[in-house]
Amino acid sequence: MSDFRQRALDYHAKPTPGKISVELSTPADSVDDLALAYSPGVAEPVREIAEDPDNAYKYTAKGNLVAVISNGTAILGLGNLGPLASKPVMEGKALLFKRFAGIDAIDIEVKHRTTEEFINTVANIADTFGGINLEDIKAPECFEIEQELIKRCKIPVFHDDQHGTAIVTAAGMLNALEIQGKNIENAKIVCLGAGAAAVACMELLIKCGAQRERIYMLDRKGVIHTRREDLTEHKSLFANNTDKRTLEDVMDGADIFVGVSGPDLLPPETLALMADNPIVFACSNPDPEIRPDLAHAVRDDLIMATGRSDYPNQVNNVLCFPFIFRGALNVRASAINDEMKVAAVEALRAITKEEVPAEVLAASNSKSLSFSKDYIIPKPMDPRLCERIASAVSKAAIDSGVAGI
Ligand SMILES: O=C([O-])CC(=O)C(=O)O
Ligand SMILES: [Mg+2]
Repeated sequence: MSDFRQRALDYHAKPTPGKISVELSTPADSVDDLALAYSPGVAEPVREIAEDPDNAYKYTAKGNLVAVISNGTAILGLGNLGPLASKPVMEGKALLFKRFAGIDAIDIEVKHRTTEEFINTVANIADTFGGINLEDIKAPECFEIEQELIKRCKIPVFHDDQHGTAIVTAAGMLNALEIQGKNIENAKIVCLGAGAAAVACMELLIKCGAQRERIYMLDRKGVIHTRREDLTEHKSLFANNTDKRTLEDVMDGADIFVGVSGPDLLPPETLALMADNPIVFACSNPDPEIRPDLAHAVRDDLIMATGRSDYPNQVNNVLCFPFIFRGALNVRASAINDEMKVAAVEALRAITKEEVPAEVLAASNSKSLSFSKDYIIPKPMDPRLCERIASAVSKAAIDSGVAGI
């Protein structure tokens, strides 16, 4: 067994199995403590909440509690491995919520037959939480699931793989374009993958100025074009009126490659076909569409990002979901809307251009980091992220009328 594989398994097995636990936030030592915490004292907040549901924010953990919910149908770039196998990832998201934003998060893995059954399960437990982070749910069901839950729940529901990934991608992409001296309006964009992250990333890039006609999206069958008859509703939004059919056809002269598909799907010869000063975001996790060392060997003029923390430029939704929820929970927002997403993009972009604190340099084993080809997006352990993104998101929630306090 490789050393890294064993270390990863040991990390999850020891000192106790898993990565999260529950801690008490009040004293529970004396008989008096127990009388307050439980019977008879607990009856008092029960009555208060029965009278006014908003009191749940005052007397329970609800307001700082997020559910990370998956059915395991699209676990990272690994595929449909079922709900239980997704548990380490969902516990991992809970770890990141707590570590980076002080949010208590609990993972919930749902076994279900129909999409409706999944939606009902989540809708029926939603009031327990201050927010719901949907994770690793495959397309196209994820679109209906998110839309329906947004309608049915009074708390923010956010499909991280769509919008978290899109927000970080847009921030990194706009910064990378600035460094490469290109503008998004003229960029020829190739998106390998047509799932949740692909659709959301391209829609957000379009909101930021990209031209829909200049986007070529590919699924397992090749380029999504107007003469295909097998397209789902979401794929057909990206059907391009083109006679190009393969990845090679569309990579010829492309400025941007976004990979949200699977490991090693971008051959180096195909990367070589891109325009001068290209931008390659190979974001499949854990293994990117092309390894950075291979990509750099083919092109010395590129900006390269992956979803991993062991290479420069980690374009991963961890840079978004803890902080956007922090901002939403702080003002008890009823939703996470486009205004809040754009505020997160702008905050991420701005932080990248500022001087990096010494503690971030130490934590990332770097002597220096400044806005450049190898630093287009902040590091996840940057303590400025929480405060800056959360306050920008809270302000956007207030300005757009979805804040509850
Ligand atoms: O977990 C990660 O590293 C990013 C993510 O959401 C995914 O790949 O599905
Ligand atoms: Mg995910």
